[in-house]
Amino acid sequence: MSDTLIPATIVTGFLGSGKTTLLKRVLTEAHGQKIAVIENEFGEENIDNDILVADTEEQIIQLSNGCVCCTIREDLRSTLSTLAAKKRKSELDFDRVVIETTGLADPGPVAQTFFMDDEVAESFLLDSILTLVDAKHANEQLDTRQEARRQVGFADQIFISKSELVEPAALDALMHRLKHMNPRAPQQRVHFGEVDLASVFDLRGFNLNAKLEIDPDFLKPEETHAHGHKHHDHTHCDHDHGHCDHDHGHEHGHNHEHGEHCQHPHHHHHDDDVKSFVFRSDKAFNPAKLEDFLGAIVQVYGPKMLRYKGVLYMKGTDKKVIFQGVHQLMGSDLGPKWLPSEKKQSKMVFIGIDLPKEILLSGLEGCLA
Ligand SMILES: Nc1nc2c(ncn2[C@@H]2O[C@H](COP(=O)(O)OP(=O)(O)OP(=O)(O)O)[C@@H](O)[C@H]2O)c(=O)[nH]1
Repeated sequence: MSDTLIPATIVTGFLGSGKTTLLKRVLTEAHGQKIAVIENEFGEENIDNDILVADTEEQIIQLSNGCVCCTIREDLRSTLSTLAAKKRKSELDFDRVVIETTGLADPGPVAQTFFMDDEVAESFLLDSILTLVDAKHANEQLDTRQEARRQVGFADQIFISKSELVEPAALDALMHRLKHMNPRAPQQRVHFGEVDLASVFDLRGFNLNAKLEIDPDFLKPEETHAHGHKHHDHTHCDHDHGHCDHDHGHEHGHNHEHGEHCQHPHHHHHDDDVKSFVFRSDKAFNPAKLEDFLGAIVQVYGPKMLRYKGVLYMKGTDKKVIFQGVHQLMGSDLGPKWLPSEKKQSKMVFIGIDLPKEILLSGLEGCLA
């Protein structure tokens, strides 16, 4: 079924991080693929709901906007359904959609459009969220802008631009910082948007899959780079989670690792409000308890839960249970059977804003059979 869905990719990243550069590059390289681009430029005047199709090989769609958080969803929704309708009627021909968000946007509402709206969900499949991070300016942006932190939290894949402008040690420290914010997203350097298409499209970052690769070292205590401060501390609560109360959301996929770095003596401590943690257990979950617990948790913390995902060992089935969510929206599915050679265990990762890690971890413990 999903073969008939049009894949969509969201490209996000703070102002000047290289989104357009990457996209241009991809558009020129994507031979054989017709890509519809939806540009969501902040502050742009042109309010034409009706799509403006440029006269090039790719169709470029300019989407107007206002407050991104509040209005884009409607604009995007109608743009996407118009696109799908035109494709159905063979008035427009394209294979996939790329949405470039403004650098100031929270990608949450954009991604949620793909789940919340039936018409959109019937035609499109959110493939992944790609986040560009400017190596030169990221630290400051992450320190001062919550949108920048959220963009990292939502990423399925992180591309680091301008890495040639910084020292290797600084790049390393940045990668480390990003990884603590989002351990699931692989990080890759890009030089002026030069990337292999395979690392941009069909990542299936949002699909349920039975893999959840997280660096085992990620869980290790942080002595190696501590100077007294802890990295994950959840003691502060004053960062709010959101201007508009719509939420933002999604989930996804894979994570790989970068074997390269492990100890960062030069590491510096950021008290990022976007943080992640992992739950692991070799004991099976009691499905009813888990459902109740998670249901309650998302009621309370949903707005702060950017993305969460897990491969679960569940009592009563010999299959893996794959679960994931985006803010309040949560879903699960049966995956493949556990192999006899495989160790049955649950792994879950939570990425969010000031999430109450201890409450979540002990609550999950309480759901074990
Ligand atoms: N040195 C260096 N500059 C880069 C790299 N990638 C992009 N740039 C430059 O960074 C500037 C911003 O790039 P854009 O692609 O316009 O960034 P953007 O994210 O689309 O910017 P906004 O639309 O303002 O959010 C441009 O001058 C690019 O040429 C890189 O890898 N290295």
